[in-house]
Parts: sequence; structure tokens; C-alpha cells
Amino acid sequence: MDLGPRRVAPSALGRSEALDGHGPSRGRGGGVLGFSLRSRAGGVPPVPGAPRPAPALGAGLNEFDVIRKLSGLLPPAPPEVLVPIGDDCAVLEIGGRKWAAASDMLVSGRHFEGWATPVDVGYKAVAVNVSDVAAMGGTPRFVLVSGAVPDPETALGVFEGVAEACGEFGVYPIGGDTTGAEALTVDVAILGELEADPVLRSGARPGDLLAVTGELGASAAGLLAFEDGVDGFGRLKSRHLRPQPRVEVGRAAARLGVGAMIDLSDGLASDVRHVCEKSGVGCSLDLDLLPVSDDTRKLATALGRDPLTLAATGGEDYELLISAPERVLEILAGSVPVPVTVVGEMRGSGAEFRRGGQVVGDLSGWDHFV
Ligand SMILES: Nc1ncnc2c1ncn2[C@@H]1O[C@H](COP(=O)(O)OP(=O)(O)O)[C@@H](O)[C@H]1O
Ligand SMILES: Cc1ncc(C[n+]2csc(CCOP(=O)(O)OP(=O)(O)O)c2C)c(N)n1
Ligand SMILES: [Mg+2]
Repeated sequence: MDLGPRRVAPSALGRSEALDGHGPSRGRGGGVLGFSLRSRAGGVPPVPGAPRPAPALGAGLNEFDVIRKLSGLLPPAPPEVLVPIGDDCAVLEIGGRKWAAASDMLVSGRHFEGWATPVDVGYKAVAVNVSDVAAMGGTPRFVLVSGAVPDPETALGVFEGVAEACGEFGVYPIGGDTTGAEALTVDVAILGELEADPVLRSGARPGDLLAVTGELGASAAGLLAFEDGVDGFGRLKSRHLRPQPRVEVGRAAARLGVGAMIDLSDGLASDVRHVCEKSGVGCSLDLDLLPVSDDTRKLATALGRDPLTLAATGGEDYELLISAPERVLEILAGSVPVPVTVVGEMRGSGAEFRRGGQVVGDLSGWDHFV
């Protein structure tokens, strides 16, 4: 295990400024709330006494508010549903076996631009779903792949990438759907098998340590390189286009009975809050402990970005965040070929990030509606 200067400061520290589990705006666009404020400021002044228009349903909600609200609309789950909406995968019991099920899609302009070929998009669409199964401790088995594509060549390119990823991760494609559209969208649904009990987001306990696999910030750095047209940095670009989900670590973690696990898609700063919220606990993370590679640091710095902030908020790492007692993490780190780095600890309440011993606020990851 990468123990570094590993023990984070004890929890006699100030509380986080973003305890609601979502953090502040990342300043991308105005969001739905921004639009309503703008239109009011520039529009016709309200007529005294006239009925006010009802606010649009969902106005001002962020991505996770939407998911919480739609979960509230669910009828009672049938008995086969062991874990409902709200974790990396749902868990179903079918034929005496436990299955993890999830879906994630990639949308042109939102998840990729022209730097990603259709083959890259197909590959990544499978990989990010495999990562959700890994986060439950499962073995990915089957995918359904649906493409909304501008032309037949794109459809076939996507499927080439799907086939490549399926071969690499031991997954079999059992169907999907193909339709025409202006811009490319690829949606993958996955089924994984669980040999051990699934690892949920809700099992973290105060006193557990928090560890991440692999490295953080490389994918976000690769994205910056594409966006800014930077030559070179092929490893970072590849980390962005071809994430390597941590299936073996996830399975080992489940066998060891770690407390909680989540895959890092939106960024550590956001994803750790999902674990806190679901577990009813808090956490303290030390940014100085984040595993950030030299090339990530070099590129981020060259582009005027802070490498540690990028690593905490950039997203699409597809590493695992694991909460477990220290001894369990030591055993895990000794049994997998990927670095497992302690970055903080769980505590009673509050989500706090520290750096150089000081509390830093305003850290949050990706949110599709902010
Ligand atoms: N439109 C939707 N309908 C039903 N469940 C959804 C929808 N969007 C997201 N979810 C569920 O909400 C939870 C959180 O979703 P998300 O943040 O996308 O998780 P992840 O990062 O693991 O993909 C998951 O359990 C997911 O299945
Ligand atoms: C063109 C472009 N802009 C921005 C990003 C960065 N980005 C898009 S989605 C995302 C977060 C992960 O995607 P999401 O759809 O939220 O996955 P999930 O959490 O559901 O697994 C990030 C960091 C990108 N990959 N491409
Ligand atoms: Mg998702």
C-alpha cells in the first residue's frame, strides 16, 4: 500500500463548506436556475396582482437532485430487487444467483468531441459500464448496446470498439438497438455476476480509511490536452479515451468485505460525497495524498491548472474509491497489482478537504445540470 505521509489530520477540524452533498456550481453556463434569473431580469416586469407562471418542473435541480426525485416516484420494489436505484448498480436475485445491473450513455458534445473516433466511443461506453460492475465487486458478463448514429459507418465503428472492449473485459454483447440521429449517442446496459455480497455505497463507518486505486486526474488532463490541441501526452489522452476499469480490485475488495465502494466517474470531490450521504457519515480527505502522475502534473501546470484540484474534481478516472478498516486495506493493497493509496478517512459528519494542513472549500466534480 502507498502509505506516504498517510495518516490524515484527526477530525477536530472545521466542517466543510459544502455539506449538502453537492457542492457549489462549477461555473459552467448558468444552469437552469441561471436561465430563469436571466429571463426575469431582462423580461417584462410582472403585473401587480397577475397570476405568476408556475415554476418549470425540475427548475434549479442538479443531476443528483433529479435522481433523488425520480427515486422518490418508485413503487415498492419486487422481492428480487435486492439493491434499488441509488448505487453504482442495482442488484437482482435471479435463479438463485445475484446480478448487478446498470447503464450509462455517452453523448456527442457532452462526453466526447471530434478527437474521439467512433471506435473510441464504443470502447469507452463499454468500459464505463464495466467500471460500475467493478464498483459492486462483480464480474461483468453481458451488455446490450444501443447507438443513435449519423451514418452506417459510424454504427460499425462503434461496434468495433464495443467488440474490442468486450473482448478485453470478458463481456458478451447480447443485443441492443440502432437508430439514426444527427449526433452520436451510445448507451450501454450491463449485467455482472456477484460471487460475494455486493459492496454498497452505504457501508462506510467512522474510523475507516479511504483509499483510491491507480491514479487521479490523468483522464481530465488528457481531455485538457485534446481541448487545447496540445501535441504529445499520448498516455493521458489514452487514459481519457480508453479507461481501464478496476474489475480485479473490485472483486478482491468484495471478497475481503470492505465497507463501501464507488467508482470515480464525476470526480473524487463529488463521488466521495455519495458515499458519505448513503452511509450517513462524513469524511476528511488530504489532497496532498492524491496519486497524481508526473505527466498529469506537468500538463496541468503548463496549462495553468492546479494538478491536485484537477485530480479531485476533473472526473472520468474510473478508479475505485474504497472505505475500509486500515488492516483490510493493507491486505487488499498487498494482493492486487494496482496501487492502493490512502487519501483520507471517514468520520462522524461533514465532508472536508485539506491541503497543506488547511481546509479548502468549493470542491465539486462533474454535474450535467450545473
Ligand atoms: N433516468 C434514470 N432512471 C432511473 N435510474 C437512474 C436514472 N438516472 C440515474 N439513475 C440511477 O441513479 C443512480 C446514480 O446514477 P449515476 O450518478 O449516473 O451513477 P453512476 O455514476 O454510478 O453511473 C444509479 O443507481 C442509476 O442507476
Ligand atoms: C466534450 C467533453 N466535455 C466534458 C467532458 C468531461 N465529462 C463529461 S461527463 C463527465 C462525468 C462522467 O459522466 P457521467 O455521464 O456523469 O457518468 P456517470 O457518473 O453516470 O457514470 C465528465 C468529467 C468530456 N468527457 N467531454
Ligand atoms: Mg450513470
